[in-house]
Amino acid sequence: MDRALRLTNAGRRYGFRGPWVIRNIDLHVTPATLVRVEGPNGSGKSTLLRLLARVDAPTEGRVSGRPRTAYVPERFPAALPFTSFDYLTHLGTIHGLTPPSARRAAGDWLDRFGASAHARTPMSQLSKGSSQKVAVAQALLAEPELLILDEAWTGLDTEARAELERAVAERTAAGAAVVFVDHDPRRLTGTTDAVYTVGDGTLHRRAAAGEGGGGGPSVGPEGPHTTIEVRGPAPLPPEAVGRATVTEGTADRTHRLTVPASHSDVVLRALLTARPPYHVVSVRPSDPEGPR
Ligand SMILES: Nc1ncnc2c1ncn2[C@@H]1O[C@H](COP(=O)(O)OP(=O)(O)OP(=O)(O)O)[C@@H](O)[C@H]1O
Repeated sequence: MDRALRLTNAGRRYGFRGPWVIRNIDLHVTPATLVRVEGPNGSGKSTLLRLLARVDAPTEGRVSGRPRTAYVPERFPAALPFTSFDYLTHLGTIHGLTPPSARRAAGDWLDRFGASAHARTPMSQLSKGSSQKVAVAQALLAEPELLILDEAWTGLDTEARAELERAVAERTAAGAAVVFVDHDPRRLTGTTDAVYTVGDGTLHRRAAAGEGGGGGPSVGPEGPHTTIEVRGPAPLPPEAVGRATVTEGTADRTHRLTVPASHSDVVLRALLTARPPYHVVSVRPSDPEGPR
């Protein structure tokens, strides 16, 4: 069974003979890619994402492929009769986790997003920001093969926004596809593999900043970067090199990698779990004026 999702000549309109919102959409969402969808207000971005998440069906055309999918909708239904922890645990078991694994994943994700203090708070009493953390956690806890994020960063605090960027990098590193809409044009810039614009009812592909062919995740020069210096043998693990915008070998088996900040955790993990593991000499924000 093909696990990559594909839209073939898909179209959606609402109501009986309503105007077509999107039409003639052909899109193949391949594993291990990060895809941005952009377009003016009301152009049909959320409509497209709902088709990709399979929470809505096209009026014409086809959706094929059955990746394990998780979706953060633009508006999360927060007034659910659960506490945050019980809701996440419940969803974890629906996604196939055993009850102990679901409880562990629920606790871990609340912790990662700085929402542990609200674990026992009824969902209906959460602030908008905390409720958004639960919305994001519910999508991440089952390690989906396809993650659909509709303005998922909106309402999150600075730390949680950065954590979500890290979680996205982890998913693509693990081979998942991530499709996102975000009003901030700098979101995940430099690590996006493809950008599609919804306009005039259809989808146009434009070159992503990091696109250069060659397979694997592509990275570009924009956005905050981190410089990681490690000591160990050459060649460096492909997982680390593939995410770097610059790699330099220096004397004494020391290597310097410049990577998008949102990918630094993934690169560090690849280096630390290599056999033998690399010794990390330093990790610091890159000089924005320096070479990339
Ligand atoms: N369930 C629905 N029933 C009727 N019309 C809908 C429905 N959902 C969306 N629409 C209409 O479809 C069009 C596209 O809406 P959609 O939310 O997909 O656009 P969008 O690009 O995500 O917008 P925004 O940037 O404002 O979130 C709009 O005209 C909207 O009113």
